[in-house]
Amino acid sequence: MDPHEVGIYIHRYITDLHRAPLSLDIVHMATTLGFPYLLCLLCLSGIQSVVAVSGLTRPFLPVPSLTQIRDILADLEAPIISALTERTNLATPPGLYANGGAELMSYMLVRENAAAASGRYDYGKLEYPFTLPIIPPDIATPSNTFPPGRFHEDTYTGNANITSFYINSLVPFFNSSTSFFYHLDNSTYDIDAVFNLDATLLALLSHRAHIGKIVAETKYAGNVAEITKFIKAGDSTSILVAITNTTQEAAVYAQAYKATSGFSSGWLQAGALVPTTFNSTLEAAAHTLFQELIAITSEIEVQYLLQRLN
Ligand SMILES: O=C(O)C(=O)C[C@]1(C(=O)O)C=C[C@@H](O)C=C1
Repeated sequence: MDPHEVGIYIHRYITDLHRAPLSLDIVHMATTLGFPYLLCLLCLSGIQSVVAVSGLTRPFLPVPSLTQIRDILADLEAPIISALTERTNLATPPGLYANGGAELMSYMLVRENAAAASGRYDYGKLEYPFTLPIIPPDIATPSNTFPPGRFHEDTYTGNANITSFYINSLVPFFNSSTSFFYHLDNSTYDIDAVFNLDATLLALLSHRAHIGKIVAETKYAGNVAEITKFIKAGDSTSILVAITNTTQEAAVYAQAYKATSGFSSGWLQAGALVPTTFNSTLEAAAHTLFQELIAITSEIEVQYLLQRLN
């Protein structure tokens, strides 16, 4: 066991209060970790109660049914398209996303530090920061084997893929020369407004994509034998095939299209001075976005399952 795994094990040990007989775990840890580490763990157990009151415990989180999760995903489409519509309406200063979006990431770091302090990225929230480390994963122990249907935290986040997709594929759609934040001084750019919407959109995309973890858990619970075989073989291609549902993907595109035309016709019917290409730009951006979002969600599902039996 490498030091990282030991760290994870220690964290798991002191934060999991839903435990079966302690003696069982002690025997297991002694054989797995060796006696020096065991001694260390026993010392740490003294602060278990402190951890408990500080809210670091990891509850048993059963996942909802696939139908319920898909409804949740569907309900997240309108907020995503709404933020996308607002962002498309803001002019982008040239070079704003240079160096892989370094300036945007600095902006987000400040927000994410505040968000982390308020517990936004805690266990089971399905919110993962772009600029901070994520919470340690779960590791099954003899007293908690994580039965199918119970959420299992893994180490994967799709946020690097989301950032890269956002900057390279989505930002080019944000080519409006005028801004819908009206400025009396005739200025065009409002960097804080732009980054604020970027951060909102990125967080929404990330949350939606990481719900893939519970989609994966539900699918695992519904097909334990086959998926376990693929996990044990490390066969990511077969896992991807097992979790893919093209009929559902078509439904997602249709819903996204409906939301997009609703938002764009709202702007047009209101007589807003949108550029003539506004409608088609928004539709193209939404299509690209959902295509990539499904791919990133699927990858999160695959990575989650690959670690499911850890
Ligand atoms: O609904 C599912 O079954 C999912 O896995 C989610 C999702 C999506 O991102 O919307 C991803 C992959 C599937 O091919 C279909 C849809």
